[in-house]
Amino acid sequence: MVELDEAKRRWQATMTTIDVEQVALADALGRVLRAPLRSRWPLPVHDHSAMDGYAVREADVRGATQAEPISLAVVGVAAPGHPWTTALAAGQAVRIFTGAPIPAGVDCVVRQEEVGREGDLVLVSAPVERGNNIRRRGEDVEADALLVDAGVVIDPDVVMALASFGCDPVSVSRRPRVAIVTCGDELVPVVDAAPGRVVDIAGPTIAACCRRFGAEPRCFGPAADELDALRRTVEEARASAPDLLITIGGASVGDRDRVAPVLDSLGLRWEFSRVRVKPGKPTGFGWLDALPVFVLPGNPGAAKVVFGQLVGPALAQMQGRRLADEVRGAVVSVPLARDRVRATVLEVHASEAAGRLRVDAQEANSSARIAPRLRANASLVVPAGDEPLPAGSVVELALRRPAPRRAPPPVLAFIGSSGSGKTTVLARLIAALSADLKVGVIKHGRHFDLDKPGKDSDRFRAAGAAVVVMASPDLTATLEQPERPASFAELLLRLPPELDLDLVLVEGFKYEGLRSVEVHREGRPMLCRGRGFEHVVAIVTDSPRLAPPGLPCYRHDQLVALEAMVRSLADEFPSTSA
Ligand SMILES: Nc1nc2c(c(=O)[nH]1)N[C@H]1C(S)=C(S)[C@@H](COP(=O)(O)OP(=O)(O)OC[C@H]3O[C@@H](n4cnc5c(N)ncnc54)[C@H](O)[C@@H]3O)O[C@H]1N2
Ligand code: MOO
Repeated sequence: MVELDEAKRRWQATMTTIDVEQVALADALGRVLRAPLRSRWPLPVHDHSAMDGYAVREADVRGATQAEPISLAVVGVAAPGHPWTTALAAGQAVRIFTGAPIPAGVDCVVRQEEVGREGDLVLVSAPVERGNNIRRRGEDVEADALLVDAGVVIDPDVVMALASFGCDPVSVSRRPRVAIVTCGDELVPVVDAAPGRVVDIAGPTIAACCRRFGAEPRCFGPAADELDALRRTVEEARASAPDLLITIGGASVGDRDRVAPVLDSLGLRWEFSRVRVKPGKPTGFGWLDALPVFVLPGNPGAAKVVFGQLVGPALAQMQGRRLADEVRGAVVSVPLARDRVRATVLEVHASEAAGRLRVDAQEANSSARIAPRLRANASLVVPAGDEPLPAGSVVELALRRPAPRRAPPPVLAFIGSSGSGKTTVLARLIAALSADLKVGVIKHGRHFDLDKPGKDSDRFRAAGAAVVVMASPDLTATLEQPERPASFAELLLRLPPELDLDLVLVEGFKYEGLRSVEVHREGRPMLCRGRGFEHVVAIVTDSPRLAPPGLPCYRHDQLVALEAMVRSLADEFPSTSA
């Protein structure tokens, strides 16, 4: 039995690259490019105009003004494919269209909207910068530059580059032919599906996986669990001249699991015959002469997992294809059950907030079931371990379907001049709300000290660290020295989305236009009476008679009413006003 990584290394070391074929550019989408694309000439190949207008000489129009426009004689027309070949003399202009080569003597183009035209004269009423609206030779692509590497899967952008340099036909990897042999006399084809029948699910599933990796699958079987019959099916599959043979089922230890004996009798040289992974233990790989063979378990979920971990990457390597890095980092928010001895491929639910992925829940890890795989949107490999993978772990996630977005928490600011009682009101509110809500706070300050001078973290910060993260068992803090003051929107992103806050309360930031409660005390200015404070939705004051009519009004000690108001605002306004 080998570890998953070792299994990968074994086929990687021996798998060869398939031959190259030529396909029409029109059919090249999705194929693997085999020759790197180098530019055969610069792009643009000559200086050309970026606009419809007039090609002029900067020196001629330097003194132009609205009051005294300069008139130039229009001596010709330059269009794409139809250049104007006479050099421009002083006092002349050429009518020019987007994409036309720049005539000799011209050093700028002025857009037609910016000039007047009177017969054969063009009137320029402002100076034009040299180089204006001219695309320079080679500014897009230099000559003989490497544009696309071999091994890239051709997408529409690559088609655009191939077309630019006349690459048709294109050198691509031949599609690997894959022969798939399903085993088990209980299996019926999909068309004969009925309750109680065991349908060949894994065959079509693995065929679909092969297609996704650019291969051409062909299914053989189902073969009976009997040595001679199975050998005949394997030989029939082999006779179809595949580049890869896959068997599904009959790979375990049961009396009817006949794949290994049949492959042995045909002379298979095994690289491995068991992998320490869950699901997928009865997985093997070897060679029948020059034909690589993967032996997959019969449970469809297990076969699919093994395909994702081993067979798909092998098909990619066979085609010389660079596998794009499709895994993404994510934080685990619940402990994930795993196997004690085998690395486990888990099916999970991931969600996204503020661009960060979180694993929220785990599906059953049963290789014989299909529903968990439909419900999950991502999978990940966890190493074997005695304990569940703890919450807070960072993992690499392979996302199969889009992760749903979690809504950002509602934001409510408390504004007011100093001495208004703002901090006291907020602290009392937080205490009341935190009984059942997760409250985050963002506080504005002109200057503040979190760390005592001379303490370790202060010394690291003073030494120039861009950020210092401090952690003790009951408190973590991030001290950042931003290159520019962080915007309020950036500060919101500092609140870890994993916390799933119910509400964000803000002290200050009165000019951000946030939904705000003003806290006011007699004798100080009342902000909400002035202009630019229309976002104030309630006021806490000891002089209600001063408050604008209609604005909900509370006294500093009316905490219960205030709390109810904040809760209703939180429900009413699901996000920031930004
Ligand atoms: N005593 C032990 N039993 C089993 C072991 C073990 O180590 N000791 N391993 C288990 C594991 S893990 C797996 S996975 C399965 C795989 O076994 P096989 O590869 O031999 O698969 P089969 O026995 O042929 O079939 C298993 C199961 O899957 C159904 N099946 C088979 N082919 C298909 C198909 N093409 N489409 C849909 N379903 C298919 C088959 O009817 C069985 O129900 O073995 C465990 N047992
Ligand atoms: O390894 Mo099996 O594939 O868990 O069911």
